[in-house]
Amino acid sequence: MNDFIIAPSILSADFARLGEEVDNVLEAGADIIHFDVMDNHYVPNLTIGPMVCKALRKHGVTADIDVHLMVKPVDRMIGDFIEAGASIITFHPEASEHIDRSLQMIREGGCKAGLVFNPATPLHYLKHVMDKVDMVLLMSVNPGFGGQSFIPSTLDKLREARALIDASGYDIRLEVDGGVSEKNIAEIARAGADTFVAGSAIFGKTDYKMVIDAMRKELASVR
Ligand SMILES: O=C(CO)[C@@H](O)[C@H](O)COP(=O)(O)O
Repeated sequence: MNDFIIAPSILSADFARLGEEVDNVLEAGADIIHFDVMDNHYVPNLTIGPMVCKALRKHGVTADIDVHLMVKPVDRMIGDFIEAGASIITFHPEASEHIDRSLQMIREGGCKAGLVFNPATPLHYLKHVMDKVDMVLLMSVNPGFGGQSFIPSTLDKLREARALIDASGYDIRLEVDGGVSEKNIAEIARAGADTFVAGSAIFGKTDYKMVIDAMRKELASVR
């Protein structure tokens, strides 16, 4: 994997041509695919489930699929997504009754596990599970919809999360999601993120390669 990972969110893709959209964005230089699962209960929107993940694998997608569960409860969906071919599964701590158990279920299923923090959710949920987490995802918008503006206080939270991760000594990726574009990606990377979800900034343009190249150019100025 690259040091910096670009993860297009297919929430902003054309769902009528999803396989083709995923092929195109990977060909344009994306590293992994970000897959948003919303249940109209934990978040006010309804999207896609394990059948679509399975269909992407059947279509021939071999890149990592980074499944962000915005569902409550989470545990049943974990098994279904492991079976459907997910590579990484992240969930919101406040949506699980037993955070440690949910993380273990994900790893035991052969996937990487992560916790997701909404803008107002404190990072203290991490304290006792650092050894069971492969990814920390900070939402830089309130979850539910693409196309929202980046919440600036996320930069301080990223610095806080980066310090916790570095102090832990574990190999944990720090992902950010919401309002990320080629205009702010360098500043976000400087605050400590290494994995960048971008939906509308990529799928809202016709030339995906141009946007991803522009993001990489910005990131090259950081490290
Ligand atoms: O999970 C979510 C929103 O809940 C995100 O993954 C969005 O899909 C990001 O979209 P942009 O803000 O990049 O348009």
